[in-house]
Order: sequence, then C-alpha cells, then structure tokens
Amino acid sequence: MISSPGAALIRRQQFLLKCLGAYRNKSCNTSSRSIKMWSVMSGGTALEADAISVLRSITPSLHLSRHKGQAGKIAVIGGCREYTGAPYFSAISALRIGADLSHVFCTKDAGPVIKSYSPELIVHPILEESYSIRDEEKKSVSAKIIAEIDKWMERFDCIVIGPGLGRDSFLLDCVSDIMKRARQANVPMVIDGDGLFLVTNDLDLVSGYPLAVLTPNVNEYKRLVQKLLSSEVNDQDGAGQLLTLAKRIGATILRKGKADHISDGDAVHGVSVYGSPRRCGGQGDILSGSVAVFLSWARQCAVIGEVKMNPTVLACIAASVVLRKSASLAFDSKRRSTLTGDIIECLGRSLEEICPVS
Ligand SMILES: NC(=O)C1=CN([C@@H]2O[C@H](COP(=O)(O)OP(=O)(O)OC[C@H]3O[C@@H](n4cnc5c(N)ncnc54)[C@H](O)[C@@H]3O)[C@@H](O)[C@H]2O)[C@@H](O)CC1
Ligand SMILES: Nc1ncnc2c1ncn2[C@@H]1O[C@H](COP(=O)(O)OP(=O)(O)OP(=O)(O)O)[C@@H](O)[C@H]1O
Ligand SMILES: [Mg+2]
Repeated sequence: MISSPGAALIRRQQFLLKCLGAYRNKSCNTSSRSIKMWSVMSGGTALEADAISVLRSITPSLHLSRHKGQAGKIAVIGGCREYTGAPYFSAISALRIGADLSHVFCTKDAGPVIKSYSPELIVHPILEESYSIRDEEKKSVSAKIIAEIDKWMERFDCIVIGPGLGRDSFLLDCVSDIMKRARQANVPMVIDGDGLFLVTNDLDLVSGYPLAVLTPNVNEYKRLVQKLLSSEVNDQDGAGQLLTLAKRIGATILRKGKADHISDGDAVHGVSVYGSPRRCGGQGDILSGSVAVFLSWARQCAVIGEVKMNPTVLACIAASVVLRKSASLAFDSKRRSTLTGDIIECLGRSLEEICPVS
C-alpha cells in the first residue's frame, strides 16, 4: 500500500507542473508533444508534464564572465583491464553535455588506453586490482590510493561510481572507502554498473544519502529488488515497487528501460520520449555521465520560485530526455549501425534544440 503524500509534497508537485506548463508557449525546435514525461504522486494521481521545462530551468546560460569549472567538474571512478570503454563514454558524455572538466580514476592498466581515446579527459591511473599486488602490500597501497583521491575530492561537483569498474575484491574495497570520503565531503554520487554491485552488497554506502543517484539497468534493478525487498520485480505495480525501494534506500533511483522511471521515495516520474531500437552497449554509461552534470547544475538552481525541487530527480529527468533524444537523432542517420559514439556525437544537438545557446 502506498501512503498518501503530505500537503508539502502535493504543493511541490503542483508547482512543478505549473512551472513546466509556463514554458509551453516558448519557441523551441522540438515539438513539446514528443518531450513528455509523467509523474505519479504517492497517492496514485497520474499527471503529465513537459520535461523541456526541467531542462531549461536547470541548464545554465553561457556568459563570457564565467570561469573554467563553473559548468561542472565531474569524476568517473571506473575502468579496469577488461573495460575501458564504459568510463570513457561516461566521462566524455559529461563534457559533451557541457561540463568544463572531466576526470577518470581507473586502474594502472586501463590508464594509457583511456588517455589514448581522448586528450580531453584527465586520467588518473591510480587504482589497483588484486592480481597486481601482494597481500602484504594491500594496506599501504589502499592508503596511498585514498590519499591521492582525497587531494581531489572536494573539487568535484559530482562523481560517477562504477562504469567498467569490474568486480575485483581489492578494487571494490578501495572504492567503498572512496564512497565514504565522498559522502563525508557531501559530494553527490551517481552509482552505475559495478558500483551497483558494490552497493547492493553494502547498502550503508548510500543508505539515507539524498545526494546519491542509483541508475540500474534491468539486471541491476532485479538484484536490488531481490536483495533489499526480498521479492521479485513486480511489473504490475512497477511504480509502487520503485517508490518503496527508493524510500527504503533513502536515495534516488533511475530505473532504466523501455521507459525510464525515476523516484526519490516521494513520487515516481517516467520519461518515455522516443529513443532508439538499437541496444548497443554503452548507452547507460552516457546516461551516468549526463546525470552527473545535470545534478551539478540542478543543485545550483533547484529552488524554482519559492519551491525547493529535488535536484537529483530533476537531473535524472533531464539526462534521460537528452540521452533518448540523442539516440533517436543518431538512429535517424546511422540506423542499424548506430554505436554509442554516434549517440554521444548527438548530445550537443539534442540539448541545443531544447536549450539553444543565446
Ligand atoms: N565498452 C565497455 O567497456 C562497456 C562496459 N560495460 C561495463 O560492463 C560491466 C558489466 O555491465 P553489463 O551491463 O554488461 O552487465 P549486466 O550483468 O547488467 O548485464 C549483462 C547481461 O544482461 C543481459 N541483458 C541486458 N538487457 C537485458 C534485458 N532487458 N533482459 C534480459 N537480459 C538482459 C545481456 O544480454 C547480458 O548478458 C560494467 O562494468 C559496465 O559498466 C557496459 O557499460 C557496456 C560498455
Ligand atoms: N527497451 C528500450 N527501449 C528504448 N530505450 C531503452 C530501452 N532500454 C533502455 N533504453 C534506453 O537506454 C538507456 C540505457 O539503458 P540500458 O538498459 O541500455 O543501460 P545499461 O545496460 O546500463 O547500458 P550499458 O551498456 O551502458 O551498461 C536508458 O536510459 C534508456 O533511455
Ligand atoms: Mg550499465
């Protein structure tokens, strides 16, 4: 049973919808009919809204007076021997959305590979996997890694944990410590891929942390539901189950799929803008980097009028809309051969059509 929303929540929802409606008459290249999302309040009332306005309300304008870093400094913790594409996709997407600086903290092996993909990324090959260190070295190596990360932590507006991280136990222990430091420093975290494996087994890392966003795919969501709700995924009441899970964790969840569903435990929002029928790997990585940037922006302007909106929810809505629109643009030209890189190429156009640079 889903509990009734409080009056404050209803006012916040009504305000969001009013504010979204206010943008409808503004000129925009994108038909507002195609950029719809829906929201369900805890009481079950379904409402349709215009996600264009969420994007416009959080995307900062560009001024010559702005300095490097103001549009976002993002870090991705991920990349190991097997996976070098995922952290690259996430970090480069952050830059393509509009962040100023994008860092990657990866293993020593993955470093040169990721650097060679792009000179735009700042790559720190400081992480280690069990195979490369002796047992007696583990404590000192781990302390060195944390000390290095500590030097950077407070500079980041958001960190993405998990793209291509792998499942090595020593590496995951180090990343747990990194997450604890991020939390102490009040740095928002987007948790994806193997970061979700970590969190599913140690919920305390994110439990009750409102600046955490979990972005599970089908399998990752199933594992979260099984572990935390001791049940199977219930698609009959998908919104209710997502709401319960988000409330239980005390963080925001973006459940990826045919439609993306977002909940912070207060309400459930859906984004079903048309995307692409291509399911090539890496699209979730684009999403994680994009959520990170939008979250850094949304935190600066989450008070719209007199109502405080949850920046994590706004960021998820914005990232989902832009990714899906980019996938659609890429598919229009590349069809069956569409790859993740093609979608990344379309991120700028996708956002520009909704929030043109004046
Ligand atoms: N180029 C790269 O380096 C990439 C690396 N990746 C990394 O790969 C690691 C593992 O992530 P995965 O997402 O592959 O692992 P998962 O365990 O989440 O999923 C893999 C399996 O799920 C199946 N699957 C996917 N969608 C499904 C659906 N709707 N219904 C039923 N089965 C479905 C797939 O066929 C595959 O066998 C992570 O570290 C991730 O970040 C991915 O991000 C993809 C790109
Ligand atoms: N069936 C679908 N139809 C349309 N869009 C989808 C579908 N499934 C996923 N998407 C879109 O692709 C995005 C990435 O979701 P996906 O499930 O591929 O993530 P993932 O498995 O984590 O990806 P990755 O390969 O990067 O790990 C979602 O945000 C969603 O917008
Ligand atoms: Mg993924």
